[in-house]
Amino acid sequence: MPHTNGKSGNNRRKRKFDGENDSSFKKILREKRLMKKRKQELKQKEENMLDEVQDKYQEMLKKSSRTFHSFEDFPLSWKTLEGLKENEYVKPTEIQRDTIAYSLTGSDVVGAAKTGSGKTLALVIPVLEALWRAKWSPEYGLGALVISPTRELALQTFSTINAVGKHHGFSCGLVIGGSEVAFERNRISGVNIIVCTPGRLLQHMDENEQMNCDCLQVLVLDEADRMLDMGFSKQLNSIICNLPAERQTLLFSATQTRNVKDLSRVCTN
Ligand SMILES: Nc1ncnc2c1ncn2[C@@H]1O[C@H](COP(=O)(O)OP(=O)(O)OP(=O)(O)O)[C@@H](O)[C@H]1O
Repeated sequence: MPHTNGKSGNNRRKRKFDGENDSSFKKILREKRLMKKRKQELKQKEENMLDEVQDKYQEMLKKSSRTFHSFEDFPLSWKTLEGLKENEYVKPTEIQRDTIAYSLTGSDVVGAAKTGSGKTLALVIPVLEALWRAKWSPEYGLGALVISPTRELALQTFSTINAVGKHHGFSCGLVIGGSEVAFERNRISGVNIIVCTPGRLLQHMDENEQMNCDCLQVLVLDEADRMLDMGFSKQLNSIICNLPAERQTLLFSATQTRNVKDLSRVCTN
């Protein structure tokens, strides 16, 4: 049955455009057109920047890490640079200087980093840049996984991603023991970056059909030696088996024990 508003066809009142209505209608249309144009220009600008940044990668690799005195010396997206500036991060620490150049190009990196050396940013920056390079959209789902030994460390990384990655618009979720599994279960499918502890992540992988890692771009293992000392070896192996082989892996560890070397052999190329 056709939709009717209760008026017969002939009596239907036509909308009248007087001079004033007409010009405000035109104004709305003009603004809409302008907005569309601006959006297209921004998209094009972003594409050009992406090309420019990637063109500089090869040049970057030829330089010694000592020449990177400021984060602006790295080819980074304006979104990350702005986030760093707003959080007053200007000069990279040694671990940041030594690893970022490699991790930016998509290579696997095994970094030896003592506590307090600044490794949080050394892992956050490449994660944000990898998703930016892949033009990751919030609806693409999980793009990066950061596994930490403790809730406190996971929380610290989560906060840094949110602070430095503010302009990227990726969604970030914390999946740690001690919080409600049901709450995490319902939200997990829409998250772009998950920061987690190994036990809770594996629980979701085993029990939650919404947990989908098929498109994962980057895996980060933070404080790998500590995770192994805490007895997470089996869980880490099971998690790695559930991830796509085609991905980037960043592994940070304060010590390079035999077990850490074995783990890095399993998860890096
Ligand atoms: N480039 C930087 N410029 C200034 N401060 C920085 C920089 N990088 C990190 N920091 C600060 O240094 C402190 C230690 O950094 P971070 O927590 O990343 O170290 P970490 O190696 O992860 O240590 P932990 O294992 O204790 O967490 C933090 O307060 C952080 O904000």
